[in-house]
Amino acid sequence: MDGYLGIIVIVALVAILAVGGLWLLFRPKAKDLPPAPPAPPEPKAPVAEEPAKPGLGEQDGGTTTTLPPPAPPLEELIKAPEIEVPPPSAGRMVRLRGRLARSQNVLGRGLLELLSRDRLDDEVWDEIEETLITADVGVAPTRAMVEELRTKVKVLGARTPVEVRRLLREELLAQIAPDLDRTLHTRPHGERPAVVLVVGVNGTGKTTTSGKLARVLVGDGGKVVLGAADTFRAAATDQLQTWGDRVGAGVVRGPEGGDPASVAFDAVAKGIEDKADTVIIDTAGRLHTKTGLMDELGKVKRVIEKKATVDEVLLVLDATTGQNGMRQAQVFAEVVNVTGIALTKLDGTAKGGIVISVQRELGVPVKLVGLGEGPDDLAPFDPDVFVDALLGD
Ligand SMILES: Nc1nc2c(ncn2[C@@H]2O[C@H](COP(=O)(O)OP(=O)(O)OP(=O)(O)O)[C@@H](O)[C@H]2O)c(=O)[nH]1
Repeated sequence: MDGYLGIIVIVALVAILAVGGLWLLFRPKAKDLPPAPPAPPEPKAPVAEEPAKPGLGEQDGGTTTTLPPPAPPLEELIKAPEIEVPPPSAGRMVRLRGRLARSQNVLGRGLLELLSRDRLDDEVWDEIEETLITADVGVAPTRAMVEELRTKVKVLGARTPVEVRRLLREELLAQIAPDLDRTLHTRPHGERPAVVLVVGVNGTGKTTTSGKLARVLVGDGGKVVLGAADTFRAAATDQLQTWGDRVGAGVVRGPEGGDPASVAFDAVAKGIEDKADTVIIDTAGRLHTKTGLMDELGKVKRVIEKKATVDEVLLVLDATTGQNGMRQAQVFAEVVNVTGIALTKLDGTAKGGIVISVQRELGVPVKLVGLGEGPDDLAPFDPDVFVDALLGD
């Protein structure tokens, strides 16, 4: 019985080994397995937080993707505009004297030539008068000048070229009134900035002068805020923004067609907040009706005066427009209390005599002169340099 049991156990063992060996031989291979379900995609990190590196590929489901070149850093894209440091204004008119000498030859040199003639008869005096009138000196100042010159020439008798030059220089200077106070009031009052209101007819160079003046003041070490209260013309606002950006002056602007007084108010508020020295306000000053102009500028002024004082009302006048420009200037002078004149485009006209007539007719000094289109071509007016430029060295 025991013998049978041993045989059964051995047979069972052989059978188990045989089945195991067969299984090893015929077991299913890996390639026959069904594919594994795809893994859920990894959530992608936001680009800004994990910028891709140049040239790096990405393994994704067994395929290689080449990434586009990375965007440059944001700071490089939004480059801060370079702030310019304009030159100081002192001696600027001397440097720009050449511009006057070129355009004012007829007036200065013409008068010198006439006065140097041996015989000064009525015909020559008529020519002298005509030269002065043509140069926009104005009728009344011309008469006064001719009268004075006639008397002095009589007293002098024979004239050397040096004497003629001295005589004419004295007379022109007297007409320009060198003793007038031409100080531009741009210094702050304690916590409050000075306010300069720039008025004038469109196209005279008002916006350009506001921008150039900002450069003058920044060049002289001041801090400036510009108010684009010429809301009538969108381009004027953009123009002013560019001027401000170039020298790092803040620009306050309003919506196109918005209320100029509200822009002026905000500009003064910003000037106070930023501790600026000067706030320059470029106004629209449309001359459709005198009452309209009076209302607009009057409101701008009243609103500014809620926060500060208007220290300077600068009337911009285009020197090339002659008597027509003078008439428009008079309307402005009747509407606001003009405290100074900025005479632009003096480089492009032979009519420098307008300096004399405008001061006389408006009773206000020329404080600034525009002598070109360049950003630093606005100079504090210096009567001596002006007359010397007219007469040549
Ligand atoms: N040659 C010369 N050109 C000047 C001078 N001042 C201004 N201009 C030019 O005159 C043109 C008119 O100037 P703007 O400043 O746009 O005139 P605006 O009075 O502000 O005109 P609106 O913005 O319409 O009110 C521009 O081309 C200026 O470059 C100057 O002194 N000399």
